[in-house]
Amino acid sequence: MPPGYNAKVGNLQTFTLPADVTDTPGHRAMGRAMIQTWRQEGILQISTDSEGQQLQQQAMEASRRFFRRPSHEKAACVDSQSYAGYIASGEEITDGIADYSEIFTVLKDLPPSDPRVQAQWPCHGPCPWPPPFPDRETTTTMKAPIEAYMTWLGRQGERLLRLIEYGLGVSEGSLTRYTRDGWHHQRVLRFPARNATNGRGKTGRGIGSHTDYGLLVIASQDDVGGLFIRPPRQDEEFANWEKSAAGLREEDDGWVYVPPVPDVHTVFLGDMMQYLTKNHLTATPHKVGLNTRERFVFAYFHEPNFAAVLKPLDGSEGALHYGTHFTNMFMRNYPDRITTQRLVRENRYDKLAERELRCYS
Ligand SMILES: O=C(O)CCC(=O)C(=O)O
Ligand SMILES: [Fe+2]
Repeated sequence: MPPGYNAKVGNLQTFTLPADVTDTPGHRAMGRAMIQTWRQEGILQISTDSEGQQLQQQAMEASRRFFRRPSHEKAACVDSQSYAGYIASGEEITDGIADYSEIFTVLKDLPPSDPRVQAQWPCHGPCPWPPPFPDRETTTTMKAPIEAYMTWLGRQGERLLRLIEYGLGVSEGSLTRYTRDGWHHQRVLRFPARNATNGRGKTGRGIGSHTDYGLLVIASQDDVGGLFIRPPRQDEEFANWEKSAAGLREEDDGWVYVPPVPDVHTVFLGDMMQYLTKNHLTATPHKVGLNTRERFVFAYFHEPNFAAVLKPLDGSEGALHYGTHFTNMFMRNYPDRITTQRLVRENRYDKLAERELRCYS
């Protein structure tokens, strides 16, 4: 556990996802067990199959190579239309305080010819991948191994959603109808060792407490450790799409440390799952501490379609536009980025209200 933190060490339940999720008593029971685990613990693990292990390893190699590149080369990986690309340590803001995470965000890589880019949809544009790595050992680009790994993660995401549908007892497709051409994305992260920061944030803090925005967070970490999560509690209510949950209970007791375990991915829930289930499943607050060694992580977000308008699964009143929530969160986290400046300058935010950007499926 990172020094200076006081937390219970989690002992997470591990599930092995079936390749094909079907309407069988076994898969329904697995779905129910997963729901119960999230409601009690806020997090669970899925075992990584051999294909996933290989893809994760290749992606990790690409990540380490990228972060070793000179600062100016990394800093050039930005785009004025998409929030994809590089974020230096000390650049991201959570609840008004700088985070020490160094990040490459991967968002849908859309060419300028894509109709949504042409129509200036907020957050839509190309992913500013770094140039191919100069040395040639096993991996020559960052894009290929990261995208291959994300495709595998996307398959796990769809399996999980189908199991959750069974576990909740809602009809098939209640969740997966939202993820057609989902706005899935990934953060490739590096955390410096706690004694190797630039002094712009809080000592020992990697990322402040927050919830993530979509349906599922599927993450993998190296052997260093730094992640803490907050299990659901009756007496703590939040709804990040209404009022920011960033900074929530950051200094309070009650956090659980997520120890690194080889060959698993951790899975917890995002804001949209909380909205759809009306708090039956809640987004899991989490935060990251800096350890004595640098740490490498992948956080993959399995999301609704950008244009999706979500409605509570029980048929009750209400509707929430995912693309608006996503845009709000990125504008808040990166107020000074060129992407935010252009979005504001070109009034792209107003487009979120337009009919073509809203899909009522
Ligand atoms: O470092 C981790 O394990 C999680 C990172 C995280 O919370 C994020 O990227 O949103
Ligand atoms: Fe997160």
